[in-house]
Amino acid sequence: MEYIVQTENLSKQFGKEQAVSGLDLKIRKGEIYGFLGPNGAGKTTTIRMLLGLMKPTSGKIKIFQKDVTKDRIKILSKIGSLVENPSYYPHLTAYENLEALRKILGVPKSRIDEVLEIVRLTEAANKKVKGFSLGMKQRLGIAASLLHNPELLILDEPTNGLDPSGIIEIRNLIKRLPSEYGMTVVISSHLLSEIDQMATTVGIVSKGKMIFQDSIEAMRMHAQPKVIFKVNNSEQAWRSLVANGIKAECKEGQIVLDECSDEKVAQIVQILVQDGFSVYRVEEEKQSLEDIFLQMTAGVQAI
Ligand SMILES: Nc1ncnc2c1ncn2[C@@H]1O[C@H](COP(=O)(O)OP(=O)(O)OP(=O)(O)O)[C@@H](O)[C@H]1O
Repeated sequence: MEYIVQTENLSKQFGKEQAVSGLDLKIRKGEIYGFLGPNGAGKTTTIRMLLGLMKPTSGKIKIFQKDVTKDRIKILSKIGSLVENPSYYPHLTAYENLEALRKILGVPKSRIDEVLEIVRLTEAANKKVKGFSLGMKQRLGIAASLLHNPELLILDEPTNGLDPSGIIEIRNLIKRLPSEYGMTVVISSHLLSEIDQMATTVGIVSKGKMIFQDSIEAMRMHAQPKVIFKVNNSEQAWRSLVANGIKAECKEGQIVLDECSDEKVAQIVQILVQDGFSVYRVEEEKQSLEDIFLQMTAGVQAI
């Protein structure tokens, strides 16, 4: 399998603190890789190491199948990135800001119109950046990172601070990049809900360690459905089940079981009816992806 980004045992220590610990990132071409983890998990530190902005304490990084310590300049010339809030000249227009950067990069002038079109800022091209919304500023930042037509785009929390419509704008933009421009995108976030509709693969880090790395579908498979029993007199009904050796919880007037086969459901209903309770409903409740993410990062155990 060819990986665009591959790290081996990547680690970073700050004094006594292990910010990144033995990370094996595997990112394939054309993917939208959601790099997820709570605040302080080590995402920014990892991204900084990928971009050569920080030296790893140990471990290897290969990007485009090449060792970053050997081909640094060549590798970086094919990466676009947005780390932290981009800075602009507020009194200049979007076009003028991009023009200033274009001159440094030495790319053709036509590229400015192309990137403005990609991020849907063509109509705002001649407006001063100081009047831009946060979402527009983020899109301009992405436009700037696309100027040199990179093969790999790395975005560190690009939706941070955006309102829901700003998040949707960024999501729609990122979703188009692999299919329309053949790019591979790495996007970090501390909220799964922000990226679950665009990432094809997720890597979840917690306390510097990778605890899950696979497709979103594979992550959904970890969802354990709960079975909920709605009965009369739930507290007493729950005691009756516990007395019969059934492990269950009584929450908000309902009896909740984490794992429950059909046979067990039948057994529980039988016990409840025998003991004189009325069973109104038996429902299955699927865990949301966000619940799974929170569960994974709370436990900090690899699965
Ligand atoms: N330059 C530094 N010096 C010392 N400690 C640092 C430095 N940079 C990061 N850390 C520490 O390393 C840990 C990981 O931080 P990092 O910023 O990589 O996490 P993160 O997942 O990106 O979180 P956030 O979403 O809050 O940025 C944190 O405990 C942080 O305090």
